[in-house]
Amino acid sequence: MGLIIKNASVLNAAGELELKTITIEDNRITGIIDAKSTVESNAEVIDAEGKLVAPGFIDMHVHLREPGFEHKETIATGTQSAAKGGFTTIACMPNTRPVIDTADTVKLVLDKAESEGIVRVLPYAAITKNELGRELTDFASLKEAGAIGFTDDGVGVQNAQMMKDAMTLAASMDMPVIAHCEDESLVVGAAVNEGTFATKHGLKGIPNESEAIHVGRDVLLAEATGVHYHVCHVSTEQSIRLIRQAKQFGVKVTAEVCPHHLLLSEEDIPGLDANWKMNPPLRSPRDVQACIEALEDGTIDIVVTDHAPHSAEEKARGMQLAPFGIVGFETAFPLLYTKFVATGKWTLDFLVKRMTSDPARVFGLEQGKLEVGALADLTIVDLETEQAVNPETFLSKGRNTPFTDWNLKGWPTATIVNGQLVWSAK
Ligand SMILES: NC(=O)N[C@@H](CC(=O)O)C(=O)O
Ligand SMILES: [Zn+2]
Ligand SMILES: [Zn+2]
Repeated sequence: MGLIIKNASVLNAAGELELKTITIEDNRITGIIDAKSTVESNAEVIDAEGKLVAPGFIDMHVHLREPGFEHKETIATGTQSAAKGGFTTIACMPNTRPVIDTADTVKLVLDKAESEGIVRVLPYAAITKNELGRELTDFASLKEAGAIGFTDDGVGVQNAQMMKDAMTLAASMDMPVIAHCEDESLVVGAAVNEGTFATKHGLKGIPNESEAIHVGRDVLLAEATGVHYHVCHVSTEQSIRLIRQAKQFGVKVTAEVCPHHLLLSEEDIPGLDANWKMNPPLRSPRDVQACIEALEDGTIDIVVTDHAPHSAEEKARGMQLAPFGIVGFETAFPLLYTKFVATGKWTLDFLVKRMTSDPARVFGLEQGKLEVGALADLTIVDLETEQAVNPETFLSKGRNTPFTDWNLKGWPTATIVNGQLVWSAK
């Protein structure tokens, strides 16, 4: 049968848009030809007139909540939400219940993703059993089962020797260690950034050092062990300084940043509304600027959402008691497109690369390319139509976003995974 995408605006090697016809057979791109040439075929045709066709977006940091927290999200709803956001490959975190810390749980997630998911799901496995920081998991069997890396996301690995052992073992099997950087002794009882908002509301704050101390420790351990070390959700200028220096010294360190840490600071938080509560917290405007510059100069490699759905009831517990986290799939591209590309700060090519070929490069994935022979994972995006963020329309079970009512452009309209249309706006 096959699939043909007509009138596709495609980014070329020079980062400019060109009008093409894309042909797909089975799960591969078979042709990217001049839009004027005619193709004889009985294939299904999608007309992408006026729209961007990009490699499917890749999100290397997401929470699907299954198994164990199905009231927040499931693999079915999470992958639907991802598809609606234009994501075709997502890497899910192991802080589920049970934690993804055994081969059986890795397989369970992969099986569910296969039967109920609509985009590709790559599972991470935990560094320590139950993410308790006490005992390493069985890295070999987790890799064998299909885990793509090790992380205790949700918490930091507090013990340096434990982290060093994890890195030594991961390096020996050519696997990355992905770190949620947080020193627990510095954040007891804290819910928001240590700064203006915390002071105003009499809340205990999360200091920048709680993140950067782990980054500093871990780049030294990465240097000593030779592991590929990837820093989760970077939010502070101090962490960035340490990553930048480590990269200069040839340490195999990579890093990610979330849209909210590029777009919001603690000064934007309207009040004690837990839809503005996430970990790491919204920092100072100075940190936001440092994150933007670090992504621009390559110190930070990729954009991830850290899609972290929670129920309305959980989020209603208030700033101090509600769980940390906001949803991200369905707003990520429109937010960054509207605020950085449409304003002329970044090129479209720059943003697309940070969400496609760069995550693929960092994690050694075959995805992230739009070329003949590549996997047919594609995202079609309307760059013109403005629409307000309405959480009621999310396919995610989570409605916890600080971006409600933001007027944005750059909305995905169709998502193709493995040559199949898995989601479309109509
Ligand atoms: N980012 C968050 O605020 N929350 C994440 C955990 C995490 O990413 O550390 C979650 O699982 O809810
Ligand atoms: Zn985290
Ligand atoms: Zn996370």
